[in-house]
Amino acid sequence: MLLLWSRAYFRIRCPGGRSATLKCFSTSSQRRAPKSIAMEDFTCDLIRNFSIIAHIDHGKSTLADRLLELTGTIKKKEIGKNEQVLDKLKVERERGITVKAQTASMIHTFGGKPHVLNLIDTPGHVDFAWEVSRSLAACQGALLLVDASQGVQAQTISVFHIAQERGLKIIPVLNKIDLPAAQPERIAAQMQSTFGTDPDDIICISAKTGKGVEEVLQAIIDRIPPPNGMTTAPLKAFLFDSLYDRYRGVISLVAVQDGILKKGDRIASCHTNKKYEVQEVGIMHPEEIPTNGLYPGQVGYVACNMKESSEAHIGDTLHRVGAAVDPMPGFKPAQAMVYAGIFPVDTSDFPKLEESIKRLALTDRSVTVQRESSTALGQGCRLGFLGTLHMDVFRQRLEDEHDANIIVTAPTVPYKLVYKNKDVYISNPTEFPDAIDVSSKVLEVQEPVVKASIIVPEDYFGDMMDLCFTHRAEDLEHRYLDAGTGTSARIMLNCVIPLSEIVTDFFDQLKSRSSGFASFDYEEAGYKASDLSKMVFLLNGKPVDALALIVHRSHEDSIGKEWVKKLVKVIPRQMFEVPIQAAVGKKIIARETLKAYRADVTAGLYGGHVERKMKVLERQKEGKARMKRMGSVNLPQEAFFDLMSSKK
Ligand SMILES: Nc1nc2c(ncn2[C@@H]2O[C@H](COP(=O)(O)OP(=O)(O)OP(=O)(O)O)[C@@H](O)[C@H]2O)c(=O)[nH]1
Repeated sequence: MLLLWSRAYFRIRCPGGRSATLKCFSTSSQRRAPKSIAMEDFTCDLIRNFSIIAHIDHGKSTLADRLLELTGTIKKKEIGKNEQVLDKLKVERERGITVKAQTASMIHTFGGKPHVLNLIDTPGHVDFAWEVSRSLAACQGALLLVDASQGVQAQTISVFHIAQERGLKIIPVLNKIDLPAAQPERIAAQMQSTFGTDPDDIICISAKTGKGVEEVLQAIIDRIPPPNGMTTAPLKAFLFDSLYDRYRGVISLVAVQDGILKKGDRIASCHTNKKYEVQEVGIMHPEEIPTNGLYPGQVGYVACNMKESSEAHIGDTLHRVGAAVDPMPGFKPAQAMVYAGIFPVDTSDFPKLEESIKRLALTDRSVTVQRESSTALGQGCRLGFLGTLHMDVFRQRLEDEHDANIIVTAPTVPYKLVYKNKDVYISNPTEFPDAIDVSSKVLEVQEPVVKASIIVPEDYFGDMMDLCFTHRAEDLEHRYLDAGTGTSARIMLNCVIPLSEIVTDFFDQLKSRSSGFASFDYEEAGYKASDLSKMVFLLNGKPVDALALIVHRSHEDSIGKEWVKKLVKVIPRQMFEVPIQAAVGKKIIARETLKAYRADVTAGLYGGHVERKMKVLERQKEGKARMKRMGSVNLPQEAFFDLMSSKK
């Protein structure tokens, strides 16, 4: 039985002039939050678990909002113009991107029967592909959303393949048909040639105006298979996400496969074998609403006094204590692709910064944290991220949500040093040997590479080839995606490229050199031997550890020159001349000289005592030479900050 629900009837115009009457559940949560929802009436045939997958900005969050409105889960006026309900983080709203996948359960009536539709939102940016595969693990179907003006993009292809590999029912949806530049027929043909989609299966919508969205709701019911599970079988719940609540600890999001999960149950994790007592279960509606239980096929949250976020292992199976089950297949854990050091601008702020990083990491399971100390920057943390956007988002969240004042060092990828009997992975340039020779005993240095795909209009193909070559791409191949000429014909370019090349300026250059028309996606492709070395920067002959970089031989000159130029701009002048050098091993690659700050020691000398003036100047010179011999150059935190932010 449903408690505290009221029905409302909406008359909706469908595309093509049809109209339909839908019974929508307008929850009394709009007036007052329901205390509890009984879930046992929602048997598997009344449940659909789905996700929306698309290239970045093709309108997933906007469509999610329309679905939530149409099912009465949220009120229309609750949404600001560009504020998406599922994009809860400030950084998501500011940047208009989804970073953290959210789950929302909607209750809607079809054919006179209330159904539960569980929407598991997915982020669009390539950095967050892991979140996409995690979300899809809890679904039976996916809406494949394509922008009707932009067409199929690189990530449309990759998310399509992830969904297909998982055996999900895919519903093709063309969005933004309200745009003057929309070309639904052409893009439908593109989807047919790329994915084998039957054009008759495609639903054309405008998530912005709501046109066609009702048809999407109907298709979710008609085309996506319901989950299957048995109430009488032992409890098996798949843990696919977790949240952190300051008061209740870790809250796990689960998809119940078999059995019933209820308050007071004693449950255990297949992964850690730890046991817990269930304190509360419920659904995300879209805020947490407690329910009397979670039944087979249902998706919801469980609070069971987990203290550490590491206890909620993504991909884990939860079962009842004493009724062990075979764990469900999990999936590949998130792997850090980019590492950077994070240090406080004021070194005494480290304890506060470390606490903030730990708290933020509780809400972002894909970040890895380790302590690090640097002679130049003091105590800090070395963090691993899924990509540079992920890194940037984490930095912004630290600043926004924790008021942190930080320095982020240059990003680096994990390199592999091959020794005779072991492989060592390093994520910090300071750990890299000064020279790769007999003394270091390193047989080979390898770097991570990715399989990249770029989709670009034919007119920009030459520029893209050039971009790939300058970033050390190999195995280039291309094929035409659709017929036409100039900007209407599009080419898909595939290549293997070192990950370190794409964590720097690759993405910005891709966008600027293709006037924003190129889309890009990549997947890991293992490690490859590479000619790499450590570059250090010397100030007055002394190396600054936090500035060390790992560079490819072919980029040594350009990177060395670029960095010493930057350094000479940000370091404050000293009383003596400071050589700033970039060195690889014993070889100096580039040099700039920071001029001395010249105090006017002769200011107090009046008249024409030239010899006296010369003598004073001579003494100043000697003093400076002495200072230079003894003196180390302080690179203030502010200079570091300027240096690191000047790269963006
Ligand atoms: N004209 C028009 N604009 C739309 C439509 N749907 C979405 N948009 C706009 O497209 C932009 C991106 O929409 P989002 O819903 O944030 O896209 P997203 O796919 O969720 O983006 P990520 O979360 O970053 O992956 C926003 O400015 C929306 O207002 C539509 O049907 N028509």
